[in-house]
Amino acid sequence: MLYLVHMDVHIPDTVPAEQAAEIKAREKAYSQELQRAGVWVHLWRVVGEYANYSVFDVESNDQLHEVLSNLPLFPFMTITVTPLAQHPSAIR
Ligand SMILES: O=C(O)C[C@H]1C=CC(=O)O1
Repeated sequence: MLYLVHMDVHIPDTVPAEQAAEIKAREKAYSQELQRAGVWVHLWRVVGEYANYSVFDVESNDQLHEVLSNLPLFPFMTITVTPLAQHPSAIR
């Protein structure tokens, strides 16, 4: 099952810079592990924003929820999920 996910990140100024850097490093490692596993299929930066559009390939809503809620930046994100279905005119 494919899902388009929009992640908007806001780390408050009250989080010390060192702690923010550590969370971002863990986020990077976790996201790259999921990309290597074929779960996080696309990861694109939104131009001019601390946000991304991603495509996830997972077995269920529950698996997607687990993956997203384990993101180190999860407490600092507003996430929007759009389930994707096959388009009848798509050739791939
Ligand atoms: O930078 C972001 O968009 C947030 C998040 C997604 C992957 C990652 O490494 O950080």
